[in-house]
Amino acid sequence: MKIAIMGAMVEEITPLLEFFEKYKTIEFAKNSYYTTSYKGMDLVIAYSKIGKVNASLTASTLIEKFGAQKLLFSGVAGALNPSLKVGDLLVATKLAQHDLDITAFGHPHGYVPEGSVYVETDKALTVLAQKVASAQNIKLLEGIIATGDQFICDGVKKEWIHSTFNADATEMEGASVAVVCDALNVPFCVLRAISDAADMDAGFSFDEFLVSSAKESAQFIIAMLDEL
Ligand SMILES: Nc1ncnc2c(CN3C[C@H](CSc4cnccn4)[C@@H](O)C3)c[nH]c12
Repeated sequence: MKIAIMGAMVEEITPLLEFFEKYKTIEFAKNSYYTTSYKGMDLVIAYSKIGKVNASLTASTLIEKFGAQKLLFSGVAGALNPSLKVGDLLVATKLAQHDLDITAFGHPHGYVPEGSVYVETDKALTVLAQKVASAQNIKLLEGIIATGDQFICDGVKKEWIHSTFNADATEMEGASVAVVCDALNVPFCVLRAISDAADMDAGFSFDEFLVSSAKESAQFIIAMLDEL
């Protein structure tokens, strides 16, 4: 079984590379892919760089070039749900693109013809994540993620995304990964640890908690590998 583990920023995969210690590096399409093995599984790890386009390229490459049969995304996110605090873990049940807008033609936000507003994640991986959370006595929220090519640091935008998509968190890559994995029939999950509240203080909070929250997410992903 070949498993891809993906992040967007180098800080989101550094805890993984440190854990696996030995890995090969393959350069492709202006990105680095790290291959290793773990408990009989082949792993390929990469960070896409920020944003939906970069995430789409990396997810596609992980599957089409490296043959990933499952894809686990690990990273951080901004909270939209007021019950989510810095360090809390969220596993996405479905994801939408909050900045996809052809409402001029009567379509809902996040929708384009022949598509859907939401892409659902793999239910078996969500169940597995909850099994790991229970075993480790970790609170893991299942929720909706809204993705867009914007760092959200404004209460008005935050509330619009929250209410329009009933989203619990926002980030800049997950829905792209969802579209790619769904189209290529690869089971995937998106796990995010909260780094900020997507409000006027988001930039400061993000800078303070990126590393610690990224580590929380990465450690949880490693625990999921033990159950795969
Ligand atoms: N409030 C928020 N809104 C949108 N996305 C997020 C995230 C998740 N990631 C972090 C990073 C922010 S941009 C970036 C650019 N330069 C340096 C660091 N981050 C981008 O990959 C999305 C955490 N909080 C978010």
